[in-house]
Amino acid sequence: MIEIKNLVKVYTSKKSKVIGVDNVSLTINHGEIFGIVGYSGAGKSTLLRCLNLLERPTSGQVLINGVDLTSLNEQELRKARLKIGMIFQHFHLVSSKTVFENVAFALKAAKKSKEEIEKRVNELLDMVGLLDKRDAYPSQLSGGQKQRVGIARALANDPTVLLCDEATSALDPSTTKSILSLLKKINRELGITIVLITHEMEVVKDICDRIAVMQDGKVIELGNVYDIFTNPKEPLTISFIESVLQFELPEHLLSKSTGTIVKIQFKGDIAEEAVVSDMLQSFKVKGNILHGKIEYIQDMPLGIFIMELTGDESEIKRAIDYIAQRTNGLEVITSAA
Ligand SMILES: Nc1ncnc2c1ncn2[C@@H]1O[C@H](COP(=O)(O)OP(=O)(O)OP(=O)(O)O)[C@@H](O)[C@H]1O
Repeated sequence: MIEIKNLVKVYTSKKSKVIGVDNVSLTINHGEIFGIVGYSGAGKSTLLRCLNLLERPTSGQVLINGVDLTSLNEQELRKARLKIGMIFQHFHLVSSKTVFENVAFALKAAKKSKEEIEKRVNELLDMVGLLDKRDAYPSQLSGGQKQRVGIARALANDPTVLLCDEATSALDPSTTKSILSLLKKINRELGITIVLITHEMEVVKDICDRIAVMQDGKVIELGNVYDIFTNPKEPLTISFIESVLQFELPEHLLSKSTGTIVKIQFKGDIAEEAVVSDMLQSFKVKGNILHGKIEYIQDMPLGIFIMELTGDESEIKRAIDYIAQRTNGLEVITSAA
């Protein structure tokens, strides 16, 4: 478990004082995948780097499995850091060393024997699917392969926590997917707690259990990913969610419409019920689906549909009331009345 208590990080120079993290308290549970989201400058990197004291907090505490890192001396901290792996956006591999040597480096730091290193590096490269690239140099690898080496290196000393600093931001969408599924596998099979920072909601949607949204150094919203996606509260969170669940209707469709356009949200089991066809059978209205999709978040469905309803005004109103009662949200975008 990671406990962050009243964490503050202020960068002070002769001319200015910048608050990177502004009094953040969070608990990240053992074995979860926790995402920290926010725009550039929100304080995500600073907060992440405080978790292994790459940045020393100005005040506050970071406890990992009950041990307060801020109270450790240099030697104790070095030892504690071996149990906190980290991967980076730009991989940070040593270009003059082979894949094997890059991973072995982390084990040498932990003073492992040559035999142990040989065995462990092979195990790790097998796990990340790169045994055949053992003797290659970083320049001979794709971005995704480089990140796999980064992951193998981060896991070398059996960490309990893996910190991911925009780990997929430099990768294309399909490579991102494969790295995210590797991280998910590591989390599920090895029970490692993963903390990742990202500005991409797609990443969060795919693998996180819970997220914190940051703005101006503060956590402004915190919760389970499904709850945040289905019921975001803060304007910034709403705009992040919209970036994934985009439903911009072309202007000509809106201006041409003679009916009432509604946006309907279905959560959980309701997404699989025949609410719309029941409504069309029960009321004298016509329904024309203009847009719609069902996303799966944490394996639970979230459906969003935009429909145009035409017919008698009072029937439309009754149909809308009916849908509103049976679903999780209904918004009238334009009304014919
Ligand atoms: N070493 C530093 N010296 C001075 N100010 C810093 C330093 N590092 C970060 N900051 C400032 O702290 C604030 C938070 O920055 P941080 O890098 O943590 O944000 P972020 O959300 O990770 O953004 P990005 O994704 O762009 O890195 C910003 O105002 C930034 O300018």
